[in-house]
Amino acid sequence: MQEYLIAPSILSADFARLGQDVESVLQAGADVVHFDVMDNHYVPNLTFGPMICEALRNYGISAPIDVHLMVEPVDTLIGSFADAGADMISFHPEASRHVHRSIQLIKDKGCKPGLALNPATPLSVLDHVIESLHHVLIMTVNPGFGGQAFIPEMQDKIRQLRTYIDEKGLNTVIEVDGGIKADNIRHVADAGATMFVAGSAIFNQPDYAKAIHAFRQALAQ
Ligand SMILES: O=C(CO)[C@@H](O)[C@H](O)COP(=O)(O)O
Repeated sequence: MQEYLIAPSILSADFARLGQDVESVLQAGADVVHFDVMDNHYVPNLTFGPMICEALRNYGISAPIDVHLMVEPVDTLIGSFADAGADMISFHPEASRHVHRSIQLIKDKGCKPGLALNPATPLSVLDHVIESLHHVLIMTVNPGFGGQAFIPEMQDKIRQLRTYIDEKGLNTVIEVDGGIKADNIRHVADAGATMFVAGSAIFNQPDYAKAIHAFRQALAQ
């Protein structure tokens, strides 16, 4: 049976009580903590850095932490996030001068590398590097903010990526991020994604367990 991972984006969490909020969402059934790093340069918003990642680890969060770097440059932050407790690290190819080198840096630090593709970034950026990647993060909104609507054209992009990965005989994880809700997650899974980032659809709900259960129910159909 297909394993699906639910990764709440802490961009929509309560920053004033972040440790407790992350603990609650994991107790509610989430698999992975999605950690959105924004620098007000690569994207027009500013969030948090490796100190907050380390603070979550020190608080006792043991679930995998999936760091999504929306920063430029990339390489200077890879080591800090790996040391702070990241398990997965993705970055945008436009933000690295040497994509293969950045991937290698992530691997050298013992983390799982991913490339994050904006809606307008073609899948061809994966040529020559896909074999080195653990995951591809398909942005289904433009990066920078939570609470945006899923861009419908991304459905076909995910489908094309599934074909590309399968034809190469790889098991690269397809992660999707942006506008994921209980009423579209099944379609996105049908297109080929297996890891789902969701911020507002989980953290903006009064009952996290109910929100995650709705995702799992939709995925089980
Ligand atoms: O990386 C981003 C935005 O840049 C995402 O992780 C969003 O935070 C997802 O939020 P929702 O669309 O699920 O509210």
